[in-house]
Amino acid sequence: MAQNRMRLTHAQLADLARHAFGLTPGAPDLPADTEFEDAEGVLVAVTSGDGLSVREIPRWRSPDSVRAELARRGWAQPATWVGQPPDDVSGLPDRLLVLLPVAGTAPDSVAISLGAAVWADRAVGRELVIVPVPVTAGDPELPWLELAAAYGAGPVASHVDPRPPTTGGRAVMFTGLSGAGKSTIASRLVELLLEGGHTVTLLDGDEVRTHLSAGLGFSKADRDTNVRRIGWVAAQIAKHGGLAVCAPIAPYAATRADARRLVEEQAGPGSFVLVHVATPLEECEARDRKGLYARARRGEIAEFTGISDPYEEPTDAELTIDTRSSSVDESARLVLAHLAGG
Ligand SMILES: Nc1ncnc2c1ncn2[C@@H]1O[C@H](COP(=O)(O)OS(=O)(=O)O)[C@@H](OP(=O)(O)O)[C@H]1O
Ligand SMILES: Nc1ncnc2c1ncn2[C@@H]1O[C@H](COP(=O)(O)OP(=O)(O)O)[C@@H](O)[C@H]1O
Repeated sequence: MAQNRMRLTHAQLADLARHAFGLTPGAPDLPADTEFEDAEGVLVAVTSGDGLSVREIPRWRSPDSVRAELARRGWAQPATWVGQPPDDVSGLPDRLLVLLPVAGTAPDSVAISLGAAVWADRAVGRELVIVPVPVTAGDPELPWLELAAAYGAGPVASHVDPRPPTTGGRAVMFTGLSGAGKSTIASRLVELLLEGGHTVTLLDGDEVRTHLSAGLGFSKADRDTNVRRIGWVAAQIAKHGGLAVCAPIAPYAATRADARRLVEEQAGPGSFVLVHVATPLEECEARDRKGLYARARRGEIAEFTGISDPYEEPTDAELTIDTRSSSVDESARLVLAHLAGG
C-alpha cells in the first residue's frame, strides 16, 4: 500500500513516458511506496513492493496511437523529420511525420507551439503529422533513428537545435529586504522601458497583495504562495513575449528558484532575471520609510523579515545592486543594460 503521494515534474513525467512507451530500458528512479500524480492530480504511477506500475500517461501520445493514426491515414512508414524544418524545404516529401523532442516542458510550452508554428509556416501545402515526444532535445535519450522507428516511421532526417526556442519574453524579479529600494528601482526601470518604446507589466507589490494574493499573510507558507503566484503570472506574460517586472521581498532561495523555473519553462533559458537589491539591514532600518522596522523592533509586527524572520541572500542573482553606491537611476539603468544584453 503506497504511503505517500508525490507530484512529478515535467522532466520526471517524460522519463516515465519513455519507460512506459519502451523507448528506453530501465525504469525511472522514483521513491518506494509512493503514488505519483501529474500537475493536474491524475494518478500516473505507483511504486510498491512489486516495483513500478504505470497507471496512465495523460500527456504524451503513445507510439502505438501514432502508428494507428498513420495507418488510418494510409501512410505506410512515412518519412520522418525530428526537430525543426530545414531552411530549404523544397526537397521535403508531401507527407511528413514530424517528431518534436520536448521532454521536460509544459504541455503548452513554447518549444511545442513555436516548433509547430515554424513547420506550419515553412511547409505550406504539405501534409504534416506533428507529434511532441518525451525525449530531450539537447541530450537525447535514444538515437533519432530508433525514436522514429518506435513511432512507425521510415527514412529519417533531423535538425534539432539543442537550445529550446525562446519567445524573447522576460521576467525581472527584484528581491531584497523591506526598504531596500526594490519598488523605487522597479518603477524607474518601468519608466525607462516605456521611454524606450517597450511594453511592460509591473506586478506592483501592493496590488499583488490586494488582488492576486489577497488574504495571505507573512508566514513562510503564505510568502511562498505569494512569490510562486507572482512567478506564475510573470511566466504567462513572458511566454507570450512580454516583459514582467516584480519586486517582492521573496526571502526564500527555494521559492525564488521555483519562480525561475516557472518562467524559464515557459519562456526559455535566460528569461528570468533575478536582481538582488542588496541594501544592508542597517541602511533599510535607518530609512524606515513606513515605520515598520521600529514597530517590528517593539514586537508589534511578528515575523518581520530581517528582524524576526529570515532573508536568504541570493547566490544566483544575475545582478546585485548596492544602493549605497548606486543611485536609483543608475541601478535601473544597470538592469536595463542587462536586459539589452550589454
Ligand atoms: N512581517 C512582515 N515581513 C516583511 N514585510 C512585511 C511584513 N508585514 C508587512 N510587511 C509589508 O509587506 C511588504 C512585503 O510583502 P511581499 O509580498 O514583498 O513579501 S514576500 O515576498 O511575500 O515575503 C513589505 O513591503 P516592502 O517594504 O515594499 O518590501 C512590508 O511593507
Ligand atoms: N539608491 C537607491 N535606490 C533605491 N532606493 C533608494 C536609494 N537611495 C535611497 N533610496 C530610498 O529607499 C527607499 C526604498 O523604498 P522602497 O523602494 O519602497 O523599498 P522596497 O520596495 O525594497 O521595500 C525609498 O524611500 C528610496 O527613495
